[in-house]
Amino acid sequence: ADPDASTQVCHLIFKKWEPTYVPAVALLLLLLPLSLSALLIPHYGPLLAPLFALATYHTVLLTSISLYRILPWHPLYNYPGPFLARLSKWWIVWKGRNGRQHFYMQELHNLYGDIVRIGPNEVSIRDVGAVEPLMGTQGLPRGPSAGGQALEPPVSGLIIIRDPVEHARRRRPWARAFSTAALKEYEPVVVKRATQLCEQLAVQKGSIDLAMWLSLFSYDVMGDIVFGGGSDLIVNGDSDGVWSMLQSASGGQMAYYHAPWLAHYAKRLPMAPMIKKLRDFATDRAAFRYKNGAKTKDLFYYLSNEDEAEKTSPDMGQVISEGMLATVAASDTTATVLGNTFWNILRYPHYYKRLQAEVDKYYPAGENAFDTKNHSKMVFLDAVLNEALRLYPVIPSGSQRAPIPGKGDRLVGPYLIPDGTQARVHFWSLQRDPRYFSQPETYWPERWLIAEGLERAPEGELFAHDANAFIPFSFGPENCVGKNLAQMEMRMVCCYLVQNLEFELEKGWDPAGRERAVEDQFVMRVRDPVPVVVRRRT
Ligand code: HEM
Repeated sequence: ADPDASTQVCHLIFKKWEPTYVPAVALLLLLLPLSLSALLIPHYGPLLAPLFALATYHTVLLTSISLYRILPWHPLYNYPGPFLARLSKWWIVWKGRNGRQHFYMQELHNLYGDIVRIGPNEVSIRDVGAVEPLMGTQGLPRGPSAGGQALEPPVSGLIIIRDPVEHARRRRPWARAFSTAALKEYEPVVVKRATQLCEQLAVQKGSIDLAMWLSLFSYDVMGDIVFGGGSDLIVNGDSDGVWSMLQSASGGQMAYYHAPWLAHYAKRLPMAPMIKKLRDFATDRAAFRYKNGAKTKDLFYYLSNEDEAEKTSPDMGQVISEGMLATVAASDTTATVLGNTFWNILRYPHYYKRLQAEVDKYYPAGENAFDTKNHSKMVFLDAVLNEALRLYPVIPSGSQRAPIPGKGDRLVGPYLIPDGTQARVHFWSLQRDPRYFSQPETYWPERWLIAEGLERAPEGELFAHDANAFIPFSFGPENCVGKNLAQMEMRMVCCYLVQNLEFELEKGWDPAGRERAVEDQFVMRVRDPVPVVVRRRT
């Protein structure tokens, strides 16, 4: 009954199994010390003994955990990083509050180098040589962080599945849904929504927030593609409140990524109502969709196995979870990239004019700007989008990977990632590293043309461009499954808007200030508007 021995046992149990089952945690953290207090009653009396036992037990436990984390026998001891990050994950949560994590991690890489210990058991990497070994087919599976989003752990969307075999199985219907043939089926959706958007923008008076309109657009597109309809934000506004709820609810999410175990206790924590509302919304849409059957081959058609490609169909809970994932993964991301692209080309109007000239070349007035046949030739269109994705990757801190628990340490390029620890490539820092991209902090679309040999680098410029360090959709078997859809949607809407409308930033608005509004909330959020004045092109 030595408190020292029992805290050691408790520490070992947490280290090995990370129990999340609430009764087991209560047993280890409350009942065990309270049972020890019986021994102390003769010394401190019945009131003080339990308090004393709890205080001693937790002090010894915390000291033991802290010592283990900072002393040389911790497997990540040799990796540099801030002292307090070695002690606790709450350090990075604190430094990243208000969406500042991307800036802090970049600072850490500048200070400590290509690999930094950002938590007791986690490292961040800024080295192009680690991309393939960490995330490629021979790399590591997903880490536990995304699990923080699942308040109901038994039913989880694709993005939180860690077992590579199960992940590959669950990804099959998604892959069918985004095959080249399936993408063709979604083109009419983009045509309909981009036309609506263009008509609405053309009749707005004075200055409007283009970022918001692009967000409504991508949300409507997503609704049509995932559930075959049901959202009409461009025309009717946010009547069910889901869009504004998604916009406002991102603060504080990072804590769940760094401490995914919180999800097991989070039913009453701030994010829970948002997730529940989103789940209710997805449940309603799914019920509607089940009832009405397939009118088009939407994502639901593949996810619920209406295409009968799999022997067994998933249950409704799983389809709803996937629908929720698609809702978030498809709308916020695409809208953010579109908003960031327009913000930057309008901020540097010669880029806007150049894009307009390219659009006019391939789609002069009267030509169908939705026809995707010219996309592969539109190098400047790709350049402005790629440059927005490079400077502002929508998952700035990257996606966590970890060795399969209990299967031993893994070597990632030159870095050893021990069993029980996690690693991520920090996209924001990698894509802004001067070794991989010249003038890395500048929005400079021409770099993509120079890299292709279509233009010459400026006189005296030692041009650096490493395409392997450009991974906004991530890399390997767990990368973004919606990449082709996102690219098709972004190219189509850009061509159509630029062909038909003339945009100008609101006079007097300082576009540089928007840099400070870029937040890393796992998915990037930019709270400032892009105020523009729009008119039809004559
Ligand atoms: C410009 C837009 C987008 C960007 C930059 C983007 C980026 C990403 C990134 C970085 C990941 C993490 C991958 C990893 O863990 O390695 C991801 C995952 C995912 N994205 Fe996207 N995404 C975009 C649009 C979309 C769209 C339109 C969809 C359609 C539904 C989508 C669906 C998904 C799904 C389902 C996953 C999980 C993939 C898996 O676990 O296998 N994304 N995305």
